[in-house]
Amino acid sequence: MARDKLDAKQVQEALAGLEGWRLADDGKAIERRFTFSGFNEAFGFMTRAALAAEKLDHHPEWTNVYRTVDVRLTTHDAGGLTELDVKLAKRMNAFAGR
Ligand SMILES: C[C@H](O)[C@H](O)[C@H]1CNC2=NC(N)=NC(=O)C2=N1
Repeated sequence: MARDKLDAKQVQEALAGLEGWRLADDGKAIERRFTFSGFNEAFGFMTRAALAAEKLDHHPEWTNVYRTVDVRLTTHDAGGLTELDVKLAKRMNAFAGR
């Protein structure tokens, strides 16, 4: 099930396919900083990611300062990482073009 918590091995395997993301909070979350050419590009990324999050019913914890967006993903209901975090991270990488 999408909201089943991933075990350590599954997390390592998922991270291998997630360029730029790193483990955080003792493996309970993944994080990445995205840097864009300007604020409009950063906000455009956030807009697309927000629509994807709504579609997945799975939402990021993120901060935006001018052209950077810092993202933290975890599944609150599971108290750790699930397939949904991996899926959203992959979509974010695609929106950012990397
Ligand atoms: C009821 C619950 O809030 C919803 O199922 C969704 C909303 N978005 C969510 N986002 C994240 N990151 N974790 C959740 O557990 C989660 N739950």
